[in-house]
Amino acid sequence: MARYTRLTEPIALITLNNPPVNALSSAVRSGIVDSVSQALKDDQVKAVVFCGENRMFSGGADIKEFSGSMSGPPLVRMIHSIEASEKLMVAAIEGVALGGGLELALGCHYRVANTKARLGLPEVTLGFLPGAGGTQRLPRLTGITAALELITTGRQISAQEALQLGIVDQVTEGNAVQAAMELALSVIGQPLNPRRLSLRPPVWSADVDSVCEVALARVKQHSRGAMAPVACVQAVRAAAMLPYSKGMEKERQLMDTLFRSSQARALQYAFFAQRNAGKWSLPNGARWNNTKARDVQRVGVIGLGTMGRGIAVSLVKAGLSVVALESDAKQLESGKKAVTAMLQRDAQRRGVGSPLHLLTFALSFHQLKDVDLVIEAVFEDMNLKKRVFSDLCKVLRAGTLICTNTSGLNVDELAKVTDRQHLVVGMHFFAPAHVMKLLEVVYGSRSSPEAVAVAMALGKRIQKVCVAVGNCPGFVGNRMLKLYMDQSLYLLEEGATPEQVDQALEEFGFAMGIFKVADLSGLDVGWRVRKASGLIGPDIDPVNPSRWRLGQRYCPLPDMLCQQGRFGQKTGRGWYLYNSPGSKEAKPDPEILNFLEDYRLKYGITPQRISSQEVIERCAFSLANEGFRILEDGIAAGPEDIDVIYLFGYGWPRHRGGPMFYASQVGLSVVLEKMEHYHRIHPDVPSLEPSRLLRRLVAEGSPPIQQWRNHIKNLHSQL
Ligand SMILES: CC/C=C\C=C\CC(=O)SCCNC(=O)CCNC(=O)[C@H](O)C(C)(C)COP(=O)(O)OP(=O)(O)OC[C@H]1O[C@@H](n2cnc3c(N)ncnc32)[C@H](O)[C@@H]1OP(=O)(O)O
Repeated sequence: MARYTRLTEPIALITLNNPPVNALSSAVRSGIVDSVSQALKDDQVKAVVFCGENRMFSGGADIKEFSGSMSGPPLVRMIHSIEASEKLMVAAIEGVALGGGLELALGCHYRVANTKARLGLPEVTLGFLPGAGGTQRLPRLTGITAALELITTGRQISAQEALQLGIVDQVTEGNAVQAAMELALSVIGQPLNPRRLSLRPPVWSADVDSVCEVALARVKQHSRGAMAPVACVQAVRAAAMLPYSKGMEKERQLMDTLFRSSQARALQYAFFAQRNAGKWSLPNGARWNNTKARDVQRVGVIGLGTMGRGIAVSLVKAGLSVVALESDAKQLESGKKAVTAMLQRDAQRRGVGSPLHLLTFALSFHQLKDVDLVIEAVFEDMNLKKRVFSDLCKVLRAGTLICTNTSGLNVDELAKVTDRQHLVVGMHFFAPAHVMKLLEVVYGSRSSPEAVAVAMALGKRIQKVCVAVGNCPGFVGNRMLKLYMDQSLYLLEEGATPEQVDQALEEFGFAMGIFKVADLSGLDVGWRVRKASGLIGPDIDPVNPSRWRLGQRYCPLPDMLCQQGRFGQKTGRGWYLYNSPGSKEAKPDPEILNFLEDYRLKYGITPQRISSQEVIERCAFSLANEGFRILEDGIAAGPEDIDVIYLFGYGWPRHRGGPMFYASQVGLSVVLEKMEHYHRIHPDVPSLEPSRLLRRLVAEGSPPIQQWRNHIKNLHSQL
């Protein structure tokens, strides 16, 4: 786990060996302690160089160990004894030095990095702080301002930036171990005390308080209730005010609180859930590791509206050739302008050459004849998409995949009009598609495992977080969103205001409340979908619209807003008021309050006082309840996939793990009891009825979320 090699020079090499990222597991730490003591005992050894196997220094502490009882040599003590050692210690950083990996390097007396290495203290993203001296040593190297920024954001930096900040002493284009050995040979014998960061005084300066105040205000605004960034500021402040030993005491106290917090558990769960999502599996047994994805080089994108533009940009940025198709010259020209500008801006920002040579704009389907895969991104209309699909089959090669960017239409129905149902999958991008990380890859009943593998691999290549999901209206994300939206609307009918609901959701941690999001997306989008689905039709009285449709409670409020031309930000009025059409600052609108009062009067609804707790329970538990139904139906493979979808596509606060994780934290029996309670009060809302799987899990003793997959398997095997 740590290999000790005695080199011919007076140098010993300690190689961390725990693939794939050389995490500092208990065994690795034991190996390091043993190796260091071996080096200290050997009189011939004057210096020790630390490196990682496979040119990867270390991804930090082993996160898997955090959920168990920690054993082995503590990281803090180990790093302290490395720093205190009378022999020279040098870190040779290649690949990454993250978290405890960088803290280990900071305990060394010198640091050398390869130009391609990346360094950072990402602990804040896992719900705690760099608790192995990172909050005290880093500021002593970089000063308070840079340390605050790095530690509170967890941002990874390049070796070059690390050199500028003084974090590394040397950057090399060549082998970092070789460079570290040469550096060691050149400084052996020089005094080590000036190199021991813990011996440096606090990094106090007259503006420390104001710098920390500014940092605190920034993290409070961005963190939306996350505790770790706030604690990071407090710990770094201690490095400015206190001697090292007292600063370490503060670091330890803060770490103790964070380490045990439910937020840390949620963030660590999210870390692994994100990585597990790539390990997809289909109900027929096909999996990521038994299905080969063939290579894709040329992709056709059909439709250059908002979605098509973002998709084309993502593909080109990843180095794929793209043929972008529109139906008429005017739309093609406007799409071309937009895509070109987006790509040029991005290239400029990143200081790289423009990739425009990868793009071809086309008006004829024939220009798609050589592509490996097509992503159709035309308007969300089944008949239009069907026409496009059958036209495509006339020109595409036999093996070309056809993917549809749809937010919820039936992938099987679309596949049926093609000559290749096995090569049809859904690729549900989220707007703006070049920014949003989530991609739902939707397999239909006939989609082949290879087609799913290709779509998942392509998504990964364009840096999306991909989740494979089954085919049902709305797939996973939008199927759940509908119930969340329904509950928010019912809360308005029952007495809440849009601001009240949004405030409760934002206090919970959402970046934006649901009504602000609706205004941003445009209320007309859902209106069109409801018209197409038959929920709104000529038989509905526009003045006194029915609150009962297709056999259940229906809230006509959004339709009534649309009838007034209130489409949200784009018209300057929606659930909120905006200074002008297109402006972003949402202000409460007294007209809406009057409108809601009139509405309640008209329908004889006595307004109730709605608490924030009720808002969260009805919204979040409804999401989770539908998530359980999705698991029952086999539409998602596990609760982690659902949570990843909500974290990356719907702004669910990461420190709350996702709706399924949240339900597991609150306690499944509490969720069940609340759903039963709300269903009793609102029997006209069938979705409030607790799902079968929720009941079953509670009956089986509320197992931890990691075990739900087994219970779901049992459920399916008995169907
Ligand atoms: C008192 C002091 C107590 C605690 C101190 C803690 C300090 C810390 O060090 S906390 C950990 C800080 N480190 C991180 O947050 C880094 C997390 N990892 C990453 O950012 C990335 O994995 C990466 C290292 C940049 C590599 O990225 P990539 O090449 O894209 O591979 P991945 O798919 O992300 O990871 C591959 C594989 O490794 C597992 N893994 C990664 N890091 C860790 C880790 N630190 N501990 C345990 N496991 C790790 C990851 O889950 C993947 O596993 P698979 O099984 O292959 O999915």
